[in-house]
Amino acid sequence: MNIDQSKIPQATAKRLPLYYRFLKNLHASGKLRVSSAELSEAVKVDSATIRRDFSYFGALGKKGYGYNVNYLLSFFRKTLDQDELTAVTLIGVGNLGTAFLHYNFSKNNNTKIELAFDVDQSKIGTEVGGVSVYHLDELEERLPENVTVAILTVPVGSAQPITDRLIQKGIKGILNFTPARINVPEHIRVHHIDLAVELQSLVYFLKHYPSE
Ligand SMILES: NC(=O)c1ccc[n+]([C@@H]2O[C@H](COP(=O)([O-])OP(=O)(O)OC[C@H]3O[C@@H](n4cnc5c(N)ncnc54)[C@H](O)[C@@H]3O)[C@@H](O)[C@H]2O)c1
Repeated sequence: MNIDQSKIPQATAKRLPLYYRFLKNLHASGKLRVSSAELSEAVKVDSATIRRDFSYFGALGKKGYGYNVNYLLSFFRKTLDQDELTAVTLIGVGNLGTAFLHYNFSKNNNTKIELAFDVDQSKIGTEVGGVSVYHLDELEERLPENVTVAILTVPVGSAQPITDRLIQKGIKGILNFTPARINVPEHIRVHHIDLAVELQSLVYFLKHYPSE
């Protein structure tokens, strides 16, 4: 089935990796089908939302049968480009950056941090989690063309100038962990992850919706 991916709402698209990870585990354990209730329990998304999400890509669950795991998996693989490796760079090998380099996301899907940049001389020329660290001055020269995504874990003040340079070099997506609200042209995608806001929001929900 051919699906126009631009028709999939962004909120749905954001949940796809979550579904994908769970379905891969199901597949590995030999399960052929799954109900929206089972999925809901596992990924903590309500089953009505799951049914709506899945209907966008033509997966219509059958009553008493559920969803075909293989069909869903092949769809997710195509949609999330899991067969292609997405090369990532990380800027700022400090506390947070070092943790990401050690984690490197290859266990979950086909994204990999290929190289990292910093300005601290004690880190330049080292490898962290198997990833080489270069000086930021060498960004233009070192960043390969196939690297399309950057993770920003630098101090807040450096975020915008580094972003501008990354975009000049052809980066298309930025995962921004700094508190800076960076400005980018329309064709660049920024996902901003503010852990303090996430924590505050969790505390807010616990206070105001304690029974949910
Ligand atoms: N540590 C956390 O738990 C945490 C949580 C949420 C957000 N953040 C945000 O993430 C960012 C990084 O935090 P951290 O705790 O890892 O800080 P850190 O000080 O440990 O690391 C920052 C790293 O960036 C490098 N750096 C400084 N200027 C640079 C530049 N111009 N180019 C390249 N590298 C440069 C430093 O040498 C250092 O290695 C900060 O903006 C912080 O607000 C951190």
